[in-house]
Amino acid sequence: MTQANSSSTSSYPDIVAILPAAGIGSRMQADCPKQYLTIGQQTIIEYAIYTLLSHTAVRQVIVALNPKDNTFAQLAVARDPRVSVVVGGAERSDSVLAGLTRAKTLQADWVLVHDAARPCLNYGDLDKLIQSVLHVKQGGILAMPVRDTMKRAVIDKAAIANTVDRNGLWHALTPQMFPLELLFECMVRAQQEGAVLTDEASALEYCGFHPLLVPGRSDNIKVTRPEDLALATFYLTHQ
Ligand SMILES: Nc1ccn([C@@H]2O[C@H](COP(=O)(O)OP(=O)(O)OP(=O)(O)O)[C@@H](O)[C@H]2O)c(=O)n1
Ligand SMILES: C[C@](O)(CO)[C@H](O)COP(=O)(O)O
Repeated sequence: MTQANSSSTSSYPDIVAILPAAGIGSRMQADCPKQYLTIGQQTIIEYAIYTLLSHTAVRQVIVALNPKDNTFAQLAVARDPRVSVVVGGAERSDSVLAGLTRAKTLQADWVLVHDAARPCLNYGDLDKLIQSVLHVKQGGILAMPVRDTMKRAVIDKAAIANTVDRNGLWHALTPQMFPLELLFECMVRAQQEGAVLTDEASALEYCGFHPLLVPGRSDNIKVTRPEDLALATFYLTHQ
């Protein structure tokens, strides 16, 4: 397993961002994939991309699209020379792996994965993640400590089985940032061995690493259900 070399000759890391955007947004129940819903003058995906590109350490954004996507190419952001596209896969992890395969050809040191469905990413949080993780070989993620009492349900019933101790429980957010080669190797091994990967840190954990938890803002929501659009709109118009 490649031990990442987090040292970088430049003062800033050389980062390529991967934006998994090949989902169909079924839970959103919208008439288009949720990443193309508009808030003000931009689509959700454009907010995510422009925030990533606003950081000088992010060299390029690789967008993993659904094979049937004919919307992205119509957006102005698609013509930005720092943006390229790959074909995503059946699962989010397949889409991320497609992006990683492209990123390897760019020979970047670091890769940062951010959901296209998270338009409210704050620049300060992005910079905090980059600055924090730059010195941690096993990478790290933006995350938020759990605030509510957590319950585990009785299997297949809307009834409480037990209360889960919330101490030490965090919501995983994105971006998630790792040494490129390390993330690629961990994701390939985890997938080959049948691990379920709902985020990139899961692959590192599967391979025995302990990525850093970087406290992030609670307004970095993933637009998932219909009611999330109004909340994202509020956050984006009140930043
Ligand atoms: N095969 C997939 C599935 C999801 N994603 C992306 O991963 C991010 C987070 O996934 P999620 O919120 O689950 O999006 P969807 O899969 O589109 O939503 P749903 O599960 O409601 O269909 C989104 O930006 C989505 O486009 C992806 O690139 N490839
Ligand atoms: C990556 C993620 O946003 C971290 O919380 C989450 O795992 C994505 O899950 P989804 O089911 O693909 O939305």
